Amino acid sequence: MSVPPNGRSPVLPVGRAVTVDVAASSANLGPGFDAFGLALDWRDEMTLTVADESSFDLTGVGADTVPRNDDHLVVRAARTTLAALGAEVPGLALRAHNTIPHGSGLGSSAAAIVAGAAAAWGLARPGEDPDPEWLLQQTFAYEGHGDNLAASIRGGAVLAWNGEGPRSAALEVHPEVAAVAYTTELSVATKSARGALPGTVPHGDATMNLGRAALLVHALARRPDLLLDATHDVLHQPYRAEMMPDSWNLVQELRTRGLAAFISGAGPTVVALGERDALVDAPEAAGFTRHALEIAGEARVVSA
Ligand SMILES: Nc1ncnc2c1ncn2[C@@H]1O[C@H](COP(=O)(O)OP(=O)(O)O)[C@@H](O)[C@H]1O
Ligand SMILES: N[C@@H](CCOP(=O)(O)O)C(=O)O
Repeated sequence: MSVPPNGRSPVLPVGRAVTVDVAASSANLGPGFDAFGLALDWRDEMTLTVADESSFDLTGVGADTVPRNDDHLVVRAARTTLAALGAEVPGLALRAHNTIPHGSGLGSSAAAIVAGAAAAWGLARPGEDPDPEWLLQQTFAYEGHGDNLAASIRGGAVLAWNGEGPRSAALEVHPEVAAVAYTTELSVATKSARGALPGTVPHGDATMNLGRAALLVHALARRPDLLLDATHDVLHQPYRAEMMPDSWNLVQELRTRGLAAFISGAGPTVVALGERDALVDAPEAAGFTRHALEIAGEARVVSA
């Protein structure tokens, strides 16, 4: 994980600011548990300014619930990343407008962590493009979900894996592929959804998911018509179904109609992928709000 030093003074000037916007992400995409991630064009935007004292100006999702102190996820990630880059600040003023729902399976925590780390990079290395693999390694300590983190960092579709550390690679996505997300008021903490998973799985189930995950790489890039088969999963969604029965029923209903639907991340949002024209027929669902979404690009960092 080598990026520092850049030879400049470690103390950043008060008033230096960056604006970042970071996309939501859908992890797993059916069979690729903890491996596949897809950035969806639903963004949180924030400005981080070097200041004499810390302050918080928060609007949108979570404004009344997230901490307004150094425990705030964006600020924590920013501070750790600044330290890793050898930069020092007296305080940080955060202005954020959040739209990504929390605890919905759309990677809000990963987006917040990536936003903090990317903003820190922008403050410490103005004008330099962030190194995506360094950012992944830096943010992985906060949330061990490389699938969400890499998608928010790189944009598009990604594969994440662990070697000697967290790694990721960008995947090709067919230009006609888009998504529909069905959100619900229910909130499920990722930690509890992970607790619902068994310690071991049958060999046949593992074999099934392996084949479908491999097919998914091809279906995403070249054959969107194969996405329904390619998003079939038996390794995690059935075990989590009890925690989100309405979402699981919706997945079945959409799949019966031929739509490549799955639980997004740890749920309870449901996402269906497909060719843009085919998704126009994705039905409304009682108890859910339907959102047509494009695949998003990388985390953007702009000096303010
Ligand atoms: N923009 C944000 N700013 C501060 N904290 C955030 C932000 N987004 C998410 N979080 C924190 O992450 C939590 C949700 O994380 P998690 O349960 O992993 O669900 P998700 O699937 O949305 O990532 C929120 O309750 C909040 O504490
Ligand atoms: N692979 C993880 C992804 C969690 O995603 P989130 O958006 O629900 O935080 C899992 O399925 O647990």
